[in-house]
Amino acid sequence: MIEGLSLQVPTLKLKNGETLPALGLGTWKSKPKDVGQAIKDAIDIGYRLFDCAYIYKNEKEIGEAIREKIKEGVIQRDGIYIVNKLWSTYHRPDLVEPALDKSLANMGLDYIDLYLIHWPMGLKEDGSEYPISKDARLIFSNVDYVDTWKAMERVCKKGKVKSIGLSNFNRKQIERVIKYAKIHPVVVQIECHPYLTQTRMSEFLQSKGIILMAYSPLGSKDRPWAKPGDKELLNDPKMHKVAVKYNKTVAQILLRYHIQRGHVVIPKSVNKARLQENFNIFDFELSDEDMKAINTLDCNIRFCPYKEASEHAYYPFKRSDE
Ligand SMILES: NC(=O)C1=CN([C@@H]2O[C@H](COP(=O)(O)OP(=O)(O)OC[C@H]3O[C@@H](n4cnc5c(N)ncnc54)[C@H](OP(=O)(O)O)[C@@H]3O)[C@@H](O)[C@H]2O)C=CC1
Ligand SMILES: O=C1CO[C@H](CO)[C@@H](O)[C@@H]1O
Repeated sequence: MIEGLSLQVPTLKLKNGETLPALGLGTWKSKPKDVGQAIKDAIDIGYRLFDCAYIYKNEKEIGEAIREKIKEGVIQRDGIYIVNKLWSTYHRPDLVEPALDKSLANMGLDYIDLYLIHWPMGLKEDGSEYPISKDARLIFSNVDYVDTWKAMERVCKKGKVKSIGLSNFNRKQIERVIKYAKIHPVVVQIECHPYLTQTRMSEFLQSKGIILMAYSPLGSKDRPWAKPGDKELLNDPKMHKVAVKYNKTVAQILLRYHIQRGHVVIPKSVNKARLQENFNIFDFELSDEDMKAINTLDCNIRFCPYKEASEHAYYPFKRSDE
């Protein structure tokens, strides 16, 4: 999979010829007041891929920090890779381009490298981001994600995004998009870590020439719905044992695990020391035996199940569809 050791971030080639770094920075839950500094620190450390989304409500601050670093001459626009995601209230085909335009304006950019449909389920277009009924339920829309995909293809053809992909889609849904696609999805972003190894999905995506981008790789301990007593990847005793063996931290093992599986991995941090720690994963290699041992931790735990939308016809995580 990876040949030899290199202290550089490896790059992966997409089906459409574009390349992207195998390690990037997540930005969900990064507060607007913190995210600018985190982006600047990350760029100084060497991060070049940034995973963003309209719904994270911090696009403006991320864009400002990136433009500042471009102005300083530290990076150029074509030397960084920006991922962004279409939110569920903009699935109606006529809303896709305006939604993208809004993200571009928020970030102060004229193109996005990779634009993903954030979830397969649409939500009612009522001007809010989480439309809620009087009985406190999410209000769904029935827009077919294939129609949304066709609108994604149109913005790609216009050059406003270089590549398009999916997030949180299950295998059947991905196959259905591929069946109707004129522009093939090049990346699928899903939750993936040793408690949810996604072994079959990873193999399926590889067979289709699609890159798996792994989210919540450290167990997303700052997710708003975390409860005391929830299992914590970073405190897993077996992971701790592997970390001691390699003289690395558990976080570094959790990230290296994806590099060796040929995934892109996008840990989130707003702390400079942890940004640096998460970047220092290119000077060692996990043995096949340890990779296998890590895979035995698989227990189907999802840190981001989005259960509020589980009644939607396109909810992706019904056991029978995966
Ligand atoms: N497409 C989708 O639906 C989703 C996409 N994502 C994307 O994936 C990214 C990463 O996933 P996310 O859910 O944020 O969670 P992560 O698994 O990346 O974990 C983030 C948490 O780990 C902490 N952390 C970071 N580095 C270390 C370290 N070395 N040691 C100990 N703790 C550490 C962070 O704190 P601190 O910041 O203080 O360092 C934060 O609390 C998101 O930010 C987002 O960009 C995530 C969920 C859903
Ligand atoms: O990326 C994400 C982070 O959190 C959101 C919830 O507010 C999720 O919908 C989404 O998957």
